[in-house]
Amino acid sequence: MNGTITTDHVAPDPSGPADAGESKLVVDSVTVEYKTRKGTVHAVSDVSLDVPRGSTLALVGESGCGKSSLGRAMLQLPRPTAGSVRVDETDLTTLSGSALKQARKMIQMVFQDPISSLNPRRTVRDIVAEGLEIQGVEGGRAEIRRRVDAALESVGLDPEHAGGRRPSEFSGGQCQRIALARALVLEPEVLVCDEPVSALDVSVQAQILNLLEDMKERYRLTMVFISHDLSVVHNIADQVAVMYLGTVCEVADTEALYRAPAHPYTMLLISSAPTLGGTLADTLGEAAISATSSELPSPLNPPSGCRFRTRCPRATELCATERPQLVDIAPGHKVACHHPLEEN
Ligand SMILES: Nc1ncnc2c1ncn2[C@@H]1O[C@H](COP(=O)(O)OP(=O)(O)OP(=O)(O)O)[C@@H](O)[C@H]1O
Repeated sequence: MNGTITTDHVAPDPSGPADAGESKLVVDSVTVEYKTRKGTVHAVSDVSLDVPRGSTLALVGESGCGKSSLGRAMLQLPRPTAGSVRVDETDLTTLSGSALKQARKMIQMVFQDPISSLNPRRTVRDIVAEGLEIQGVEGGRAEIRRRVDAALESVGLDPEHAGGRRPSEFSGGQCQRIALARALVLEPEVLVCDEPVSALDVSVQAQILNLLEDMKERYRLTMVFISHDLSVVHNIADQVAVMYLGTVCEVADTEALYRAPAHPYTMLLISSAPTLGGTLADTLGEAAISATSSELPSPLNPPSGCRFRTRCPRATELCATERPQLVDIAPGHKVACHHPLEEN
């Protein structure tokens, strides 16, 4: 297997260079709630994000903080409880039926567990073709076959060898390549990757991350990369949004976030992120902090004010009464904290 890219099926973005800087994906005041027998789960609460065309935004935070719920809400899977999601000028939250089906081509998702995300009874070609069949393609079956084979080649799979086989005959890394081909065959402009490497062996993770990078550059994809691991997103994200219990507590360009985190929770995450050369906290020296409690409050009943206050060593009364807003502290750097850390 190799990562050679041979496809020509995805049209280049006609609207200009990848670094044009205008918004491609805008998430505006999105809330996701689940009604359960125990009460309402506040999975995502009033989150706004802006992802420039051709860039990668990483969404990071502990398990259960709402990353997947937010990622799925971007695709209307399901539609968020409140708020809007726009790709260019198209507000996906106002669409339904065939209009939503058509618009879904623009935004695709790759899931964490590649093996269970693929239908075990279908062949690889059928799996990759499914989206095209739902959408309908001019040129019929021959064109679908051509595009499916090109997509498989683009992710480093030989269509003749792989096309007729079933997912169980492939490794986790190869299944993630199939899942990526299934997303790319629709020529999306935005790709949401939900923990795309965390179920894979460490040795395979780098290959899939490199492949994602190749695909992103080649097709000028705008990417949302969901991960619980700050050390994974370090090299691939342009911007990082840190989530805690359904809210975004800090968003910054990657370099600024790692060099000078302003939210105590971001500092806590960085302090505990394993990297190749020790911990990122080493580079931050004594500024690293520890949480006052390791217990994550329940999203059924999140704390008043700042949701991190029950674990925050800097919390005051103000934090219990007033929810901190996400405000600019430097160009491209926003934090939601009443007592942010000073730049060190
Ligand atoms: N369909 C659902 N019904 C009820 N609660 C849900 C549902 N999906 C997610 N949740 C809850 O919503 C909260 C956010 O979950 P979500 O999966 O979005 O977080 P996450 O940060 O992606 O976590 P993980 O990395 O573990 O998937 C969690 O408390 C979770 O248990």
